[in-house]
Amino acid sequence: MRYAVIPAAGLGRRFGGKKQFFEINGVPVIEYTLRVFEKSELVHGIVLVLPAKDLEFGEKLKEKFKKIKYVVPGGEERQSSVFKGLKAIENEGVDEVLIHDGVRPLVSQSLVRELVVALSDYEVDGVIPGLKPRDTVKVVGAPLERGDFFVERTLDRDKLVLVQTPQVFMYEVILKCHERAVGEDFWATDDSALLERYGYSVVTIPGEPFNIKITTKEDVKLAEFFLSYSANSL
Ligand SMILES: Nc1ccn([C@@H]2O[C@H](COP(=O)(O)OP(=O)(O)OP(=O)(O)O)[C@@H](O)[C@H]2O)c(=O)n1
Ligand SMILES: C[C@](O)(CO)[C@H](O)COP(=O)(O)O
Repeated sequence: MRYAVIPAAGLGRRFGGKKQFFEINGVPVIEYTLRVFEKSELVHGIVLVLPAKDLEFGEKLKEKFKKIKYVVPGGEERQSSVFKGLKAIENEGVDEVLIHDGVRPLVSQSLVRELVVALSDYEVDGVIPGLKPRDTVKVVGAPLERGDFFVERTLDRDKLVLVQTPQVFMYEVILKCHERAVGEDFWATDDSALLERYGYSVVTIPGEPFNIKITTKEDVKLAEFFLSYSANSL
């Protein structure tokens, strides 16, 4: 059995508000995201993680998205929200879990499928989507007064990947990694970093350029444009 855990409990500080509820063409961002997992025959249940104050909204979403089995309150950090989502399905007999940012509404059915297939083909513990950087990437030093930086060095971009979600994992492995990370007070910006830390295998496959994370207000314009060409807007 395969579940999707959708962390959507952030406060959207860089956006200026809870962007998961921001409406694009009259539909909240989180609904575009949920549509993809609701429609996917590869997903058997969904755990939606929301800010504690918005659980009622989550309960209403259950009427529209029948695969939502749990709506749980998030934590302070993305990582703690995901952990709470994972814990909610501890007794569901889940084998694999897709973890996907609620604010990436442009994820495609084909990416979900490719991740799931790769997890089984490679027989690894996790598979994540990533894009090769197209630009040159620099390491910078201390910030200057105006927010600019001195450049320190250039990275070998052939060894770099810009990582997206969904990330798919063997459920028992990712749950164990989250438990260990909490115990060690180790915090990461994505879930696969926990597998790397504890020596589990992770493979990256090509992500999708349109699969953007809505982080700031500028991203809404991009999302509007991409959604007008996407199956998610149907
Ligand atoms: N405590 C948190 C923080 C983030 N997220 C979720 O993780 C995803 C990616 O996080 P991000 O883009 O950083 O969202 P915010 O935390 O809301 O934004 P910011 O960092 O600007 O406050 C989002 O779907 C967000 O809702 C979460 O579930 N719980
Ligand atoms: C998980 C993630 O989307 C992968 O790129 C990203 O790390 C989330 O980062 P954020 O700082 O929570 O926006």
